[in-house]
Amino acid sequence: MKIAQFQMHVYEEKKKNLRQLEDYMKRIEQEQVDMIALGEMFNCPYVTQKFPDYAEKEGTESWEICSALAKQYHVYLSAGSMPEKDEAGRIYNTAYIFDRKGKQIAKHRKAHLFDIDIEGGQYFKESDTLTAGDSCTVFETEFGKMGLCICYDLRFPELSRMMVEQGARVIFVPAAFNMTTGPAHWELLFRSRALDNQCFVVGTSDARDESAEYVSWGHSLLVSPWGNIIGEMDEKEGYMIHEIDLKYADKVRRELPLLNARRKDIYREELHRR
Ligand SMILES: NC(=O)CC(=O)C(=O)O
Repeated sequence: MKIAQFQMHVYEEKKKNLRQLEDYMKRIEQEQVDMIALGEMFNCPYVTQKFPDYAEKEGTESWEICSALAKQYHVYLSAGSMPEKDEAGRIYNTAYIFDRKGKQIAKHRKAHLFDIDIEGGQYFKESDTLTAGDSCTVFETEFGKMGLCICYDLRFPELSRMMVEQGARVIFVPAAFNMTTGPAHWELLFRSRALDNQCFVVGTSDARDESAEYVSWGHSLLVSPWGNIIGEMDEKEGYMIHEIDLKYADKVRRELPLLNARRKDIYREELHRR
């Protein structure tokens, strides 16, 4: 399975972001990739107060363009995330997956909202404008089952573990760490989730823009079930392409059978309460 990760610049103008996606897809057409992954909020600046203005209902402009591009280029598209508005006017940070025919086969609303306040570092409060989703998302492809979550969700190991329990051997993570948490945790976190779940983890960021209100760390990466970094970008815009074999996850799980060796019988809080 050949995966392309697009680490794109995020422009103020939504249509420019969508045109950029089309340009990138055109640029790699000859590579015949199977799946393309985008970063968190790829069509909208990562600024809490802007999410309501950019939010769209499922099935409208950004969604339609992503679906049409997936169909036109005959690829699976992990359409990053984008602000989504529901019927009641609530806004979510939502990731969609489209198949080669442009059909939506998965949807994940960020379940853990990114509310942090680090002294001398990054402040962010998604809950000012966003509502949290409440699902664990896996989807079926011709290559096998995969999971999907968004950025901060990956910090909560229970969610990835549930995807893996449901059969995922790859987890897609549209993300946008920042200049405080990026250098401290980005690689460590992606490698940890890959290692403890013995699966591929595909982390795709937006490119760094020093003039933006929220400065993304960049460094899109792809980690193997052994915990190795197969590929990692720097902070600049561009793309990378890698080929993975999902059977490698089975091999690692067979040789180092962590998932089978778990002691679920003792991981029960009530047994250890004093
Ligand atoms: N952007 C996020 O949701 C998360 C993040 O930047 C971090 O966990 O650090």
